[in-house]
Amino acid sequence: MNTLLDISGLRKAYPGVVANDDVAFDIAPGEVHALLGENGAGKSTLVKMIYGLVQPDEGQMHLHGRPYAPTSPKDARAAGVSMVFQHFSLFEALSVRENIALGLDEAIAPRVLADRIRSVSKDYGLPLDPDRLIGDLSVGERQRVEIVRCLLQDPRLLIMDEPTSVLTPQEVNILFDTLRLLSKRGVAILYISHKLDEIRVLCDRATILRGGKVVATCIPRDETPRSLAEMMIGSTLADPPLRRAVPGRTLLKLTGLSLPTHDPFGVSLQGIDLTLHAGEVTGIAGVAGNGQDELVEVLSGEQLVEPGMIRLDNTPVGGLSPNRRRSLGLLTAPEERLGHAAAPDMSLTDNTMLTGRVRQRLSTQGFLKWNVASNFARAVIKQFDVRTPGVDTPARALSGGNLQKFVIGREVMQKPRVLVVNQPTWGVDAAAAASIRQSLRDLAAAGASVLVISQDLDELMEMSDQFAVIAGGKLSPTRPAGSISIEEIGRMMGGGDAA
Ligand SMILES: Nc1ncnc2c1ncn2[C@@H]1O[C@H](COP(=O)(O)OP(=O)(O)OP(=O)(O)O)[C@@H](O)[C@H]1O
Repeated sequence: MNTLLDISGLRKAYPGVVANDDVAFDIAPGEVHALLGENGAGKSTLVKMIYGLVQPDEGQMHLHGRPYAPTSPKDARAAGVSMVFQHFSLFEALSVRENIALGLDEAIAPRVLADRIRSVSKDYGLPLDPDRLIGDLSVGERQRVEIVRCLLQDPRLLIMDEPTSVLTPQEVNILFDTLRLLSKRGVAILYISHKLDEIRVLCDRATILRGGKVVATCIPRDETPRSLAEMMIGSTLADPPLRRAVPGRTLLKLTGLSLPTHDPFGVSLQGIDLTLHAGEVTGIAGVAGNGQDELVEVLSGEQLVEPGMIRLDNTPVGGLSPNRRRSLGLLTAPEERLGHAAAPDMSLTDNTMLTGRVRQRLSTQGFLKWNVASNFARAVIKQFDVRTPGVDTPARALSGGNLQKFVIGREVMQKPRVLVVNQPTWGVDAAAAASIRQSLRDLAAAGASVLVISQDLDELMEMSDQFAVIAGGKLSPTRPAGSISIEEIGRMMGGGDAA
């Protein structure tokens, strides 16, 4: 077989963890190759070495048969390797063209660049206007900016890290068409995703990592999602039944909840009505950037509104601080794990102080009780199977999925009466995602009310008792689960019509 990239004996160790151990695999031109593995298996570390962000301790890479050892992403791009990250680094106040210009390694005259953007985006079926401001674009369109930026450099290998987690079902189809076209033209694609169904539809081969080692290579089309997941975890999967409870009394009520935004690219919340009951999971679907972050901020108390717009057990809480709300039992886990949900440079113990201080009694008379905090952190790690050397590890050293498990576990274990979670399983592997969903359902079954905001429609369909769609800062009326199809929700999300 004709080989584009060939890797052998690659090793990378961090303090206390061997992230990649004797990793070998290869990719052919035009091949769509999946990289699979549970959280912390070493996928990001491997692609970071291929993209020149991290240097291996041992091992070799060959590109087109020649030794390849990039010491920076610029090196990698010059050799024909590009990467689209999960989180985009775009400036909202600049245009598409200006953003792309900033990311290119060579200077191109503005008009020439605009023409090239138009022609690449037309050629690959990724509609994009070079003059529009990033702040006015949907998340799917922003991703196109990143992809077009890569394509302008004519890559031979395109690395994509969880590209579909921010897209509507319709946008996923557009992206897959583009990736298939690229593959037909000989561009190889290295594709990281936890969505096993998508991998079976899209990818020619898969390399599976476990504990930093390659444990299997397979043709995903010949496997089932379950057999793929079992290869990842190295044992058979049990099917925990999801417990459903009968909805109880009203715990949280939003009435005419409105908040004008002062951010030119923010979304104003407009007259949101919503009732959450004890024992119930409520799902909110929506394309990112339609008011989800604003809603979470208003519910957490980072943004205050008129007291009566939010009632917890009939007590007006719209004007209360985050800590007051926490003490009453209204807890939130925001989407952005590094920086918002967790402080990157602080240890896991320190991070329990961020949200657990009040309910876990981690301080008395102004003194912080570190031993209680580290016991709590240890309990979260154990119950939520967070893979980390220990409670003193800084949050930024955890793999994305493991930090997510920690952040959700930290809130669930505080026994909230109402828990609001934004994208609870983003970046979390299939087995861990199932256990996070189960823990949220268990919380509801024990009498709490859980509000799940997510772009993953399958997740919402699986978990929710009732759900609604947020679009343009307005929330649709809630509908019982089972009364609406995924296609219908997808259209409501994409069309901006939430009524
Ligand atoms: N900068 C770092 N410092 C210390 N440890 C790290 C660092 N980066 C990664 N690790 C550790 O290396 C291991 C592999 O992490 P990596 O991010 O490659 O996993 P992953 O498969 O991409 O996981 P996920 O699916 O959760 O993103 C993990 O145990 C992680 O904690």
